[in-house]
Amino acid sequence: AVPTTMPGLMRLKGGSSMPTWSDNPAVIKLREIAKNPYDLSAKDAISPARINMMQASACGLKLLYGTERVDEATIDALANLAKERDVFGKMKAMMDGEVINKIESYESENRKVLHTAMRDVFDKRNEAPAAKEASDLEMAELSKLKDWCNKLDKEKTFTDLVLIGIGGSDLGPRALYLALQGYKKDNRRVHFVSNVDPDDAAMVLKGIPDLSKTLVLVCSKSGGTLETLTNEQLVRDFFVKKGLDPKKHFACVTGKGSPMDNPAEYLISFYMFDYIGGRYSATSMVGGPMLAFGLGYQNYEMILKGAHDMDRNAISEKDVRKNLPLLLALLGVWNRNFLGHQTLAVLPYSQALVRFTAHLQQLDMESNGKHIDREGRFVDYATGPIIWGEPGTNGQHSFYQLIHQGTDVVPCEFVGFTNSQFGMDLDVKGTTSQQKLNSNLLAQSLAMAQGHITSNPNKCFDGNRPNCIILGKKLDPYTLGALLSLYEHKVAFQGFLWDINSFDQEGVQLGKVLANQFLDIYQKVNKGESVPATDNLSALVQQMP
Ligand SMILES: O=P(O)(O)OC[C@H]1O[C@](O)(CO)[C@@H](O)[C@@H]1O
Repeated sequence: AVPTTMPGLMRLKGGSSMPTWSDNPAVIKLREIAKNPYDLSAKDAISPARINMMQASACGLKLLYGTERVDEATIDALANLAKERDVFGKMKAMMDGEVINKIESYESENRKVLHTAMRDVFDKRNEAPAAKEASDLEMAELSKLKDWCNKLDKEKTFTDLVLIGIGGSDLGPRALYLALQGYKKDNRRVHFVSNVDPDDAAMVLKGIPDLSKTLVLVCSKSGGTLETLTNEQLVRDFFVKKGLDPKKHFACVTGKGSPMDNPAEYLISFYMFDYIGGRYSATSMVGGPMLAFGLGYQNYEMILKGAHDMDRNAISEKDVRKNLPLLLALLGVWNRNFLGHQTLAVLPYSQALVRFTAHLQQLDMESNGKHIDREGRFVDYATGPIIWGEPGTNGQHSFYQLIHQGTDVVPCEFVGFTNSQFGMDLDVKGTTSQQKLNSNLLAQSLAMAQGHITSNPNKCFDGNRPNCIILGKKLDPYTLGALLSLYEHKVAFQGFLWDINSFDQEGVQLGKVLANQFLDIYQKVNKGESVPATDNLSALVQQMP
């Protein structure tokens, strides 16, 4: 349990427009229900009627939640919680471009949060002035991108692209690119360099077939991230050593006015804006140029369309039983705050989603790993869970033992598709590989929920291990866009429920400051100056073998 007052810290402020968590009638009701939650392991607890009823669909995705520890009364109470915490008011404020990335009365980013405007470029656009201005700006970037793609297609000068970026400038775009290999353009390859470990860049550069046909896309919203700037220099140096002019190969994506906003240094510069958070930037120009290069502009547009349609579901569908992101968010809050589970495994039964959970780790944990509310008060309830996972069935042969019989309960979200992406499948012993994959997904979900009791304790499965399943027909660009947006809004809704600011990331700053202090010490060492171990930092540096 999270302590009411964090050790060594004081409650800083009082007086909030939002009732405190424990005072919310829905919280009181949910705590009561949680004393005796729905028993999935009871005989006939999971019936065909329950499976049919506990599902919701939107944008080609279906959410099955009959294997969560909820009944209709629980869902009603969760719906009340959503109302009491005003999640739709907050979502509208976000999509309309109100300044919601802030902590009241304290120094904070004070920004709008408008990633939804990046894909609000189709019909029925949001006419709120800030949202409209943002989507107009993005339409200009998209038209620049489309022209650039046409030019690249015509000239056929480049076959490979190296994306240099880290965090939000790498994880989401990389996860999407890897997820759509069945839609890759012929004779195009994308490579990624993110870690400041020099072996990362070295390995990628070694694998490039023809450097003279290679574009480098440097991607950094701030234009000041140590890892990205260092890797850019390293790769520029490599081009120069191979007799190539970096100006003919390097393009960039950055924030307007950032230190990297220097068009003379690049073939072309694309822009993102301060109201696009890194982890929400996959559908801005952070993802656009790389995805359009590797998959084609039309496929990138389909990703945007899927994401946009899910945005509409999140804001327009007021029935929680039909609003996929809100339903997923509420089930997560039920597991986290009322059943007390600390982690969440996201388990895609799709090899294409191999980096999707890694993207969700940043999206969810950087957004909701917060210990104060929007008014600067330390919270006395749990916020974001620890996110982890690997594609099935590989995970089954690794960590599922703990999920089934360990002493901690790990709620799971399974993701699966009826059809494979490449359509290269074979009937072996009467079933296809895809059916074998999906049989495993369904089996795991049911085994976790209902369990199996025998007289041999070693072979006992308690059951009541909550999980849900997200299903689609096929992982195509539209469906992937919808899935991305589903999770973005799940995270935002949870932040709204907890009344925290899901859009800043102050928690990563302290480590960055200390790393720079260590770099000062390394500089002295490199200059041959002595570094006596008179402080912790120098003492630690001297421990390096
Ligand atoms: O795009 P940038 O400015 O290089 O930042 C990269 C990443 O660094 C972070 O600020 C965290 O270190 C992320 O939020 C962000 O996605």
